[in-house]
Formats: sequence, C-alpha cells, structure tokens
Amino acid sequence: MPMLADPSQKYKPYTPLHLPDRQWPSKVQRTAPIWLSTDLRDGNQALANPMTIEQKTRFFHALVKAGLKEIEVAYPAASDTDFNFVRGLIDGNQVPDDVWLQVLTPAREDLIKRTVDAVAGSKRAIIHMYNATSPNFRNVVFRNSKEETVALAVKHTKIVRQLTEECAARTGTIFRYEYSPETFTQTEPDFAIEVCEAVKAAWGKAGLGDERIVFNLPATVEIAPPNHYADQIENFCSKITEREKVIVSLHPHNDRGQGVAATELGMLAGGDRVEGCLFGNGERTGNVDLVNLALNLYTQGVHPNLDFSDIQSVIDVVTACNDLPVHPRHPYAGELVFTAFSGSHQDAIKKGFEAQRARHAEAAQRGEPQYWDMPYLPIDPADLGCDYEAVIRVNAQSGKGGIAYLVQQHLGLDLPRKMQVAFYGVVQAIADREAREMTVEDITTAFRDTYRFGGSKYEGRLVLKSFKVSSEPRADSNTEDGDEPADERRLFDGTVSVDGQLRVIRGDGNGPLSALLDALRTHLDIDFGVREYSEHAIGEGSNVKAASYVELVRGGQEVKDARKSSESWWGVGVDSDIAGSGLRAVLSAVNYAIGDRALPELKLSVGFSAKSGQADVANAVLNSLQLELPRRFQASFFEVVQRAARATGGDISYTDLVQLFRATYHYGVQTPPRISLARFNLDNVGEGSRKQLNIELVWAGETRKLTAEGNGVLSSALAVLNSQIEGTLAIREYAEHSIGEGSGVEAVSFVELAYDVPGTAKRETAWGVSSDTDIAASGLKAVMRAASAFELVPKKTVNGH
Ligand SMILES: CC(=O)SCCNC(=O)CCNC(=O)[C@H](O)C(C)(C)COP(=O)(O)OP(=O)(O)OC[C@H]1O[C@@H](n2cnc3c(N)ncnc32)[C@H](O)[C@@H]1OP(=O)(O)O
Ligand SMILES: CC(C)C(=O)C(=O)O
Repeated sequence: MPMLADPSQKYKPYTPLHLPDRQWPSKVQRTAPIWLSTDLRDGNQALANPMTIEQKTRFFHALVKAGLKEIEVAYPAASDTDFNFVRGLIDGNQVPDDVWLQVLTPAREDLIKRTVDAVAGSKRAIIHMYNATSPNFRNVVFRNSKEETVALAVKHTKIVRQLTEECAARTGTIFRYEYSPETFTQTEPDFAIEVCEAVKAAWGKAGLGDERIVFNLPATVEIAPPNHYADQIENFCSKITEREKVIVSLHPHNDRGQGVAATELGMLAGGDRVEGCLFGNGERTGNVDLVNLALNLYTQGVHPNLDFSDIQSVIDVVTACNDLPVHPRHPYAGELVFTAFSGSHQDAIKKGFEAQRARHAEAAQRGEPQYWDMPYLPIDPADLGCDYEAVIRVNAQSGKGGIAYLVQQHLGLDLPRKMQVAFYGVVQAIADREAREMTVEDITTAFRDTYRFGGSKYEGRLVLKSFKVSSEPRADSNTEDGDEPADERRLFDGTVSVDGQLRVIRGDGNGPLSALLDALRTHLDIDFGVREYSEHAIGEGSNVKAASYVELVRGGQEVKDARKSSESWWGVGVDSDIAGSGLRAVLSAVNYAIGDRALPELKLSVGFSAKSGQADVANAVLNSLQLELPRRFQASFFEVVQRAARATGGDISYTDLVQLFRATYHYGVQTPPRISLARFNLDNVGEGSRKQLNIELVWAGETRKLTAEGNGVLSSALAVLNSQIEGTLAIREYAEHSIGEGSGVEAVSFVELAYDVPGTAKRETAWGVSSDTDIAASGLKAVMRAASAFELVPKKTVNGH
C-alpha cells in the first residue's frame, strides 16, 4: 500500500497550548535534575526475555555505582521473579542507605498490597501508582468517565497511604508516594491537573523535602514535538497548587526520536526529576536515554551527579543484561561516535589537538581553566574512559592529516607536511586497492615498510652500522681579512651494510648528510641531493632522541632543476645522536628510492685522491674471504691494489679487488703457485722438539722429494727451500687464526718471507696465505706461496744447474 497522499485524513495533529507568557524558551539549565532509572521496570518489561534475578542484581549494582539514588526496581505484582528480586535486595542488605527503591503498581488493591509487601523493611521506598487518564484510555481501556477516573486514583491513593503507614509502623520503612496520570501528554491539561490535585488531597500529607509528592507526567507515547511537552509541563507546574510540595517528574518516551529534546525542554519548563533508561532501552523506541541527558549537561559544564567515567563497563553490563546492543552511532556511547574516517574531519581534529595543547599550556601558566574546544569532538573521550585510539580511523575517505596523526600517536613521529602528503599517497594506494579500513597496524606497518624504519625486521638494503663524522677546516675557507671563523668540511667515515655485505665508505661535504651522500656517490654511484630537512626531539630527559626527516631528489641535476623536480623520496631516522638520525634518514630515503633495482658494483677509491685506505681494503677482504690480514700484509696488498687500480683512475670494484687478492696470493684459485705442496710428513727427531720434514713439492712443474730438519714445521720448510736456492729465505712474520666453526673449522696462516737476493744487497719481502683443516699444512702452503712470489736463484749444484 502506498503512503497516503493526504495523511491529514488519517492523523490528527496535536493541539497546541495557548501559553502567550511561556517562560521556558529563555531559561538555561544550570543544575542536574533528580534522576530515576526505570531500567529494571520500564526497560525490563519491554524486553523479549525479561531479565533474570542475577541480571537485575548486576544491573542494580551498576546503577548504584553510576550514582543513581532513585531506582525503580520492579513491578513486583507482575511476577514472582520481580517480587523475589526486590525481596532479595532488601533481605540481602544490598541497598545503600541513601538509595530509594521505587516499585510500580496499578490502581488495584490486591496488587498494591503485594507491592507494599515487596518493599517492606527496606530503608527507603517510593510506591509508584498509575492509571491512564486520557480520553482514549478512559473510553476504551477503562470504560470510565472522568469522575470514575479521578475516583479510581483517589481510592487507591488512600489504599497506598493506609498500607504504607501500616508497613512503616511495622518495619520502619520510610515511604514516599509517586502518582502517574499515565498518558499525561494525551490527557486534557486541566483534567490531568484535576486528577493530581485530587490525588494530592487524598494522600493528604505532601510536605517539603522528602515529603514531597511526586507527580510523574509521562509522554507514554511521544505524539508531539518537544516544545509542546515543555508547554504541557510549564502549564502543569504553574497551575498545580502547593508547587513546593510537589516534585514534577518527566517520563518521556522516544516515539518521534525526540525524547532527549523533550526532556531538556521539559526541565526548562519546570521538571525537577527525570525518569529514563540507560542508552534508551524501554517500550517501543525506548524511554529517554539517561546517559545522553547526563552527558549533554556535562558538556555544558554542569555536573550531572552521575558517573560515566568508565562508560565501557556500563555498556558491558547493560548490553549483557538487556541482550540488546548499543548502536555504533549512539550518542557518547557508540563505537563510532569519537571516530573520524573522512580526511577533512581528521585534518581538523589533528590541528585541533595541536592547537589545544598549546592553548592549554598557556592557560595552565595563567591558572585559567583549560577549556575543551575541538573540531568535531563535543566531549573529551578521555572523560568517559576512552582513549584517543579510535578517534581517527583510516579508509579510502581519509586524508593526510589523519594518517599523520596516527603515525604521531603510535610512532612518535611528527611528519613534516610534505612527507605527510607523500605517505598519504602510499596509504591511499593500499586502501583503494584493498577497499577496506586501514587499521593502525596496517598504517604503521606501511610506514615501516616504506621508510625501512624501526628495527631489523624492516631493515633496507643499505644499513648504517657505524660511523664517525669529523671536521676539518676548508682549504679555501679563510676570508680575505681573516676575521671570519674558518669554514669547516665534514668527513663521513662509516660502515654500511649493502645487501648484507659490510662496506666501509667515506665522503666529505658541507655537513654530515652531504658527506654521506658524497660517500654513496663515490662508492656506489648512488647520486642524490637533499631538498628538505627537518628534525624534532622525541621523549624527554636522558631518554631524548632525535627524529630527522629528509627529502632527497635525484643528484646530477642542476640544483635549480632538482628543486623543481617533482620526483622525490622521503626518509626518516631516529637516533640518540642527532647526526646519526639525519644519516639514517638519508639511508631511509635512499632505500626507498632504489627499491630493488640492481646497485652498481661497489667501488673503492684508492687512487691519487683516495677516499679508501688500507683499512677499507682489509675490510673488503675480511667481509668477502673472512681473512684478517696482519697489518703489514694490509699495507703490502694496498700497494698491489693501488698499482692495479691505476689504469681505472684509482677506482676498483669490490669484486675486482677480491679477484686481485686471490690471483696475487694464489688463494682459492685453480692455478697452483710456482712452488706448491704435494704431500708431507713430519717426524720427531731425538728427544727434543726438533722435526724432520719429508716433503714432496711441485716446483715449476717438476716434482721434488726433499728432507730437512728444523725446530718446527716452518723452520724445516725454510731449510728445505734454502737447500734448493742461492741466497737465503727467512721468516719475517707469521700469524694465524681460525675460520668457520665446529667440525668445519680451518686454520688460516699468513707468512711473510724475506729473501736476500744473492750477489746484491737487496732484501725482498713477500706474503703468502693459505687455509687448511691441518694447521701444519696451512703453514707449509703459506710458506710455499710466499716463496713463489720471488725470482729465486736456483742452487748451482742442484740438478746440474
Ligand atoms: C505505560 C506502562 O508502562 S504501564 C506498566 C505496564 N507494565 C506491565 O503491564 C507489566 C506488568 N503487568 C502485569 O504483569 C499484568 O498486566 C498485571 C499482573 C499487572 C495485571 O494482569 P491481569 O490482571 O491479567 O490484567 P491485564 O494484564 O490483562 O491488564 C488489563 C486490566 O487491567 C486494567 N488496568 C490497566 N491499567 C491499570 C491501572 N493502572 N490500574 C488499574 N487497572 C488497570 C485494564 O483496564 C484491564 O482491566 P480489565 O481486565 O477489567 O479490562
Ligand atoms: C507507568 C507510566 C509512568 C509509564 O511507564 C508510562 O506512561 O510510560
């Protein structure tokens, strides 16, 4: 069936009250009302499965904890469960002395009696009696005239008075009385007042303070806008006699979705008390939401006298007992109400937090209140026990501000604006591709992955292992008059792991960053320039660290062009040392820029303007072959390298350098040296430590079986060699170390031999190196390799020469 073209033919509008002098529109709420929770009655009666005694008990204690002093706990005449629950609270001494238990009863004697019995012996109780007063209910439900309606209320009020007085005398319970002209908002206003006047008279003992009679004026069904409810309340308040002896209670439902507004206007119109349920449970669309009302007051600077500082625990109890969820967009309590997904909201919130921090710091200094004034956030989530975690959540609708906010919150990094834009692009691409919300973890992981930031798991291809930045005066830095202090040049000297290989690189520049970039250019052909740099501190005191941000542009461009270039890469570094953080930021950006593209071969520069020294060459050998060259061996090989690199302008790649080492010392190559060891054995001679070496050598392609004695294996080897040559070979230096571990361990021997060339005063030296699982074999091979480096003069008497 379509909706009606003319609904006025079906639905009658409300009849406005003529109140030309209404006061409520210009009033402001400055105090909290008396609150009554009817969760355990009006809320409970609306549930498909009413609460068990255990659930009601749990809920009751949550209400007490939240600060409720008046709690409608049951309709005791309705069921044994309700009756026994109330008795359990009282008999089990579960009700704090300052809390009033309220119970509802219809205007029926037997049910009133049971209701009074339910609360007998409690410290304080409110008997709440109701009968409907509107024309429809009079005519249809009760089939009563106005007079009969008044008579029903009056008669049963007297019964309540009599039964409560008897009970008070017997048990000492302090009673109050609440009467509801049910369907008040649909009742003729004057008739509602007439019924209440009659009830007041029948009660006969309305007084001041706790003796006031409560007239509860329900919008049993919300059928008109809130201003009409306010008019009805103001009309009632202004006409009821002995107003000071009356508490006017509001009991709005939410059929038009205006329960909260109706209550707020009703309070301005004179309502002293509000009946409602947490999160708006209750008949149909629910009773008015007490949490919503209380926190509306709170955000106006009025304490509601209710405590929702741990709102999640309240939600947990209420949802468990009602078996109903709280909507994600429910005011103050919904999962999404402090959350911004959209970019412009996030941007405003991020800026808002920054501005507020500064404003609060100033206000604190002046001793002034630190007012909450945040875009899109009407209340501080922290006041409800919520953290800021959920405030900004990211999906494809989000912008740079929100993402930067999360990076700041979770990684402590305050990204410069242009880096925010750059990282936003990264996150957007992922969010678009995956078409889902990006969790905080998604974002922080994307950040770490992109900028190779935060621990070994995220290390990039280039990792700074150690560094030294030193300075030296610039040769051309003195000004003519010499007044200006000498300008300084920075020298970077560091070990960088490049694709897992440790490399020593050096460079110089105006500052540490340009010195590192120079080193990368020289050694790796990685050519970038810095376009933007910024830094800030993280933490305080002795834990303070520096965070640096670098934007790199491709080098090799004219600086002017580089600045214009749209292609750039950001990087971030954190270190307790400020230079370290900047250097790490450069490598972070470089890692981002190079991605997985093949790097040019690493180079050492050993030529005229050498950037690499003998230690770098030794390091290269160590990293590639695990050989710890003795210092003089390093010097010797460095000369070899320099000679070899002459043809290439002083540059040599790591690969060429390692090959050069192998070839020079016959280390790990197929071609044997001129003198090589075929086999040997070593015998002890006599009692002492003298040895006899029986050795088979391949000497320039010819096998020689030789024997000699010495104090040890090396001296025996020299004796063997010296027996074959003119002149003398002597050992200048010997060193050894092990490589490998466990059963795979090998000995490495380094031998430097000196050869006194016969007939000259010349003394030549050469190094040999070898490794073997047998230490004697490794020493012998090292000796033979060193000996092979000389032009040895053969002994004339040997083999007919
Ligand atoms: C707006 C509100 O929320 S009001 C509270 C509503 N809550 C509840 O109803 C929950 C608890 N109620 C119950 O358990 C039952 O209704 C009881 C025990 C109170 C009464 O049960 P029953 O005797 O079976 O009557 P029933 O539930 O059918 O109620 C309707 C009768 O009560 C009368 N009645 C309704 N309200 C009232 C009242 N406030 N005072 C006196 N009589 C009333 C009706 O006119 C009707 O009378 P009739 O049988 O003569 O026609
Ligand atoms: C009993 C009355 C107060 C009631 O619950 C209502 O009118 O909604």
